[in-house]
Amino acid sequence: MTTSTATEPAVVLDGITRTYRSRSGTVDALRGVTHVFPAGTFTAVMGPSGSGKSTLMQIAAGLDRPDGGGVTIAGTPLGRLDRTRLTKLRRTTMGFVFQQYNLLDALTAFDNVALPARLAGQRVHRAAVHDALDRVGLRDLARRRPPEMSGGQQQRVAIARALHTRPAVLFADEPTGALDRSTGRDVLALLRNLADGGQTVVMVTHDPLAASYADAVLFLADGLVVGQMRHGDATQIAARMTELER
Ligand SMILES: Nc1ncnc2c1ncn2[C@@H]1O[C@H](COP(=O)(O)OP(=O)(O)OP(=O)(O)O)[C@@H](O)[C@H]1O
Repeated sequence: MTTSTATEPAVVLDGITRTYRSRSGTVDALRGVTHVFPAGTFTAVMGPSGSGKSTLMQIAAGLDRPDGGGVTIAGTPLGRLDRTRLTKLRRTTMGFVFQQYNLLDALTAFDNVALPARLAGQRVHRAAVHDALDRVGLRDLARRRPPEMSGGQQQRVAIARALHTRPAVLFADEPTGALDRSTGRDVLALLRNLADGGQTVVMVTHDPLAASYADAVLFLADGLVVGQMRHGDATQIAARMTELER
């Protein structure tokens, strides 16, 4: 069991800096980001295009290394891990959900959920797969293949796949970006529900309505945290975004 305890933050970002260097020059994508994501909370990360959201997500998830500062996930500092141990930690403590569901059409929902664990050489417990499908409300669709499902159902399978290993934190990058509004709302309600049940969710989004499902919104601009809003509604969040985009 890798779920963090109630007292231990799920993710700690401590003074994160990241500079991209290329032939065309350098970009300071993150210029000193410090933030604690408490366990069992749902946080939306917002900010204008180029503000550093994707970079933050990649670094928080150990997919990229910061130039300065450190990331701690469920009590483990990532900076001290070599690549193999980092990959292992990522598989066991983090789940990922993207805009495109990245499911395999030839496999049933059950096998899509089980696949990452199988690829990692782990023993797959049927009950755990069914439990993950149950948590996203797809208990009865375990034998369906993605082409026989709606976009919202496919995204639920992707969320079940991310939850299967009972990760300490679920990272979601525009999870409703490819869904219509009403289906998107179902997926957001599901993420809300998971957080209410103790799962930590970190979601990057451009959509103020999506962000309004979170407990808190973290606003980035120009590589820095420029504010937070707790329990904001979509109108308040949109107004803050308009200010930042000016
Ligand atoms: N691989 C890279 N090489 C060089 N610069 C990069 C690279 N990736 C991102 N950047 C730059 O770093 C800054 C932050 O980018 P990032 O993708 O994190 O922003 P974002 O807030 O996710 O943007 P968007 O909302 O448009 O997806 C931008 O100025 C971007 O151009």
